[in-house]
Amino acid sequence: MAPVAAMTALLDVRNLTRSFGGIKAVDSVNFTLQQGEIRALIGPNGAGKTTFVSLICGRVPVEQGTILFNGKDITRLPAHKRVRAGIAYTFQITSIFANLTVRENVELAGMREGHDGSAALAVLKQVGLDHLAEQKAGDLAYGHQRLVEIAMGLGLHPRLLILDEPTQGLSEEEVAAFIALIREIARNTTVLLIEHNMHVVMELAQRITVMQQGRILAEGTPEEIRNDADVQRAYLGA
Ligand SMILES: Nc1ncnc2c1ncn2[C@@H]1O[C@H](COP(=O)(O)OP(=O)(O)OP(=O)(O)O)[C@@H](O)[C@H]1O
Repeated sequence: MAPVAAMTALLDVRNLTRSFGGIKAVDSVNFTLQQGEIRALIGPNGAGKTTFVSLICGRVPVEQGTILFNGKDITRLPAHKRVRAGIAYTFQITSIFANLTVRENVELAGMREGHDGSAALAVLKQVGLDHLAEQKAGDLAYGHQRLVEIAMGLGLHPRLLILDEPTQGLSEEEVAAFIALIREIARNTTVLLIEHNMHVVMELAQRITVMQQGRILAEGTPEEIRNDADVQRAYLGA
């Protein structure tokens, strides 16, 4: 039988470490994402999830370890160059300009990275906000503002979209729409999702990575993670 060609991982993180004072927020983490995956990153508060994705997108400098994106070493690359390489990150805390329109926010996010902004409307259509394009972003309901953030990330046409607690504060209906949206996005984009809502995690993720105290406690399919005794102790039972 012919050997199957080894797939180059989209993201390959080796031995990644970052401390704050005496605390190892991320401690010797190895992590691989394949192209086209939807991966959920879960774990208790303070586990290191936000620090981990901040290292990947360049908001926090790496102390030790390497990050390969699409086979290229990006460990020391500044954040804006990582965006250009195809990594988009939407923040936990709302990052939109309240006085600009929805369309202007998406255009601005794209322009900062050298896009012309012409795709803004298409992206807004994808997230279901095209009818609100000319509204002031600050006047939108909270759930819609979260969608604007996702549109701002998508406007960068990333290969990897990182979402940090995107469903926080959304209504049940909005969460259902979000799940459908991510499935749609994942047809062309790899998605890494920090998420506390276990329903969303189990619905969306092909694989789940569980962090605890800066380390990876477990990794597997939703079923494997659901049945993992360590995970139940550390997280699900809590
Ligand atoms: N800028 C910082 N300065 C000092 N300590 C920090 C900083 N950022 C994170 N930490 C610490 O690193 C650890 C990991 O925090 P992090 O925010 O990455 O966890 P998390 O898993 O994202 O938590 P949550 O689910 O609450 O967002 C915590 O102990 C936190 O207090």
